[in-house]
Amino acid sequence: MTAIRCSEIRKVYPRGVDALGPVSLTIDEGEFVSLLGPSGCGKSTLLRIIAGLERPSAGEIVIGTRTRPSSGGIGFVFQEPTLMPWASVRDNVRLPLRLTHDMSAASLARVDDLLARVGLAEFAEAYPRELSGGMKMRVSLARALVTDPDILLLDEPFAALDEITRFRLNNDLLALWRDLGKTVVFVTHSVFESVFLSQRVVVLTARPGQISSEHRIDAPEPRDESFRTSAPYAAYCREVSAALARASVAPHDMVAG
Ligand SMILES: Nc1ncnc2c1ncn2[C@@H]1O[C@H](COP(=O)(O)OP(=O)(O)OP(=O)(O)O)[C@@H](O)[C@H]1O
Repeated sequence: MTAIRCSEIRKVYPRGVDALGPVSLTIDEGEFVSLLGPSGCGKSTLLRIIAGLERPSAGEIVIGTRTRPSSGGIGFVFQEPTLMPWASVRDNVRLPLRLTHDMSAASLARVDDLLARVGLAEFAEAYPRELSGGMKMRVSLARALVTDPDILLLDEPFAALDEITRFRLNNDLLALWRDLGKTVVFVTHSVFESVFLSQRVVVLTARPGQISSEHRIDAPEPRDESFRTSAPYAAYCREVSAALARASVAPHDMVAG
C-alpha cells in the first residue's frame, strides 16, 4: 500500500525563491526513506509539504491513497527538540494529546510506553534542563509518536549531536521503526546516516531540488554495529556519496563542452 504519493510537486516561495521540484515520489507503507541533498536544495520544504505545514505551488500530494486516504496522522521531529522548559518530560510527551483533547487510557498509557522505548522511563519527572542533547531528542521522538501516527517525518534530528550519541539514536530509531511499523521519511546531510538507516535513499539535486537518483539499500535487518563496519555498508556509502557529489554540481560549476 502507498503511504505518500507526491506528484510533480513544486515550491516557489513568495519572494521568488525557486526552492523545489518538480518532484514525484511514492513511498510505501512501512518504508524507511531518506532524503539527501546539498544544503538549500529543498529537503525541509518537501518534508513540510508532506506534513501539510506548507502548501505546494504546484503538484499534488496524497497521504494514503485516493480511494483510501490515511487518517492516521503524521508525527514530525524537528532539528531542535523544542521542549517546554517548564514542563516535565512526561508532560512534554503528553502535549499533543492535550492539544487534541485525547485523554483516553490507551493514549495516556502510550506516553509511558514510549518513554520506556526511548530509554527515558526513569526521567519522566525530570525537566528539560536536566537532560543532555541526546535525551532531549529522545523526548522529541516520543512526543512525535504519542498520537500513534502512521507516518513519522524527521528533519535532520541528530545533526547537532556528537557521533556516539548519534549512532545510539540511529540504532534506537531503527528499533522503533521495526517495532512500531511506521512509514519514516528522514532528512539528513549525512551519507553514512542515510545508508545505515534507510531502505531507500533519494538524492536531490541542488536547488530547486529534483530527484537525481534513488538507491535501494538491501542490507539484512536488523541492522546493528556489525552492519556499520561491514564491506557492503562501505560500498553503499561510496555509491551514495558519488551520487551526492554528482547531484551537488550546480549548473554554473559544469565545464562547458
Ligand atoms: N519560508 C521561506 N521563505 C522563503 N524562502 C525559503 C523559505 N523556506 C526556505 N526557503 C528557501 O528555500 C530553499 C530551500 O530551503 P530548505 O530549507 O527546504 O532546504 P534544505 O535542503 O532543507 O536546506 P538545509 O539542508 O540547508 O537545511 C532555500 O534557498 C531557502 O532559503
